[in-house]
Amino acid sequence: MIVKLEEVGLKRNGQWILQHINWEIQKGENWILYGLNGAGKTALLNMICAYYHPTVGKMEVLGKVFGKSELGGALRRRIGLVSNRLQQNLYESDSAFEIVLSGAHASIGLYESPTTEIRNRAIDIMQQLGSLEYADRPYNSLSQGERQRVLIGRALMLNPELIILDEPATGLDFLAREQLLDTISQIVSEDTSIIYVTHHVEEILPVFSHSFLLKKGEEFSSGYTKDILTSKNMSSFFSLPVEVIWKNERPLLARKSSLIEN
Ligand SMILES: Nc1ncnc2c1ncn2[C@@H]1O[C@H](COP(=O)(O)OP(=O)(O)OP(=O)(O)O)[C@@H](O)[C@H]1O
Repeated sequence: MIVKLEEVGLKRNGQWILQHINWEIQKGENWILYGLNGAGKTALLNMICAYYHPTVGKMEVLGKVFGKSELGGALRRRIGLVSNRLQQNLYESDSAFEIVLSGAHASIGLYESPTTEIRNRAIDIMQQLGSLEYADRPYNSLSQGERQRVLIGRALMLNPELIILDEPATGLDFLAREQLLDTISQIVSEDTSIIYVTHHVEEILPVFSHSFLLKKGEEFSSGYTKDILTSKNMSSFFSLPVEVIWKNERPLLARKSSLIEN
């Protein structure tokens, strides 16, 4: 079991941010975490990465039971987190290659000289992600799509059992988004589970067989993406009539025309 949450709730500053969360992720499953702004996605990710502890409920991540085992750093070394929030902590003048390398230490920046083995691993990863051509460029000179590839490369350095992609396509144009999604489908493997966080259904690739819908801090529905991403369920989720159109195994969301007439 990669993630197991049972009736988990999180209270911050006297307010319930998350409540009644039940979620199980099995090894090799790839999940979408979908929710609107303020739904609690970041709070949920922070709990999975052991930055926050649940106020109520039972929680287990990568076999570690919260409250029983020593968590934090050791657990986070097994999770590859790709988040725009992370960018704020990077030395942006470092080269793309150095940033990928720094993933081997699960730290920001490089304090020890990396072994040849680690350097070779970084090169292999960058090649796989198509980012080798800009390996020597400073991170802050890269486009948003290139930066995301570098952050994914960094997250892959420690062979994570769980990869969390927190809104990786934010700020990307259509072409850059699709290129990034192609890259993401390349990193899918049976040995790893991915959680892809988004507020855009258009980003949901067929490899994301499961989806968890979060609404106002509570689980709205979860299960197979095909069962969750239906016009009926999504209309109920938005409290607005919408149509989910499946095209080439990918969903698109459209407002029902009747709404415009109203
Ligand atoms: N430390 C805190 N104290 C009080 N409220 C908080 C705290 N952290 C988050 N919240 C509130 O909890 C709710 C969920 O926030 P969260 O950032 O997890 O949402 P999100 O789904 O990630 O949103 P977005 O898509 O906009 O990033 C928000 O209303 C937020 O203001």
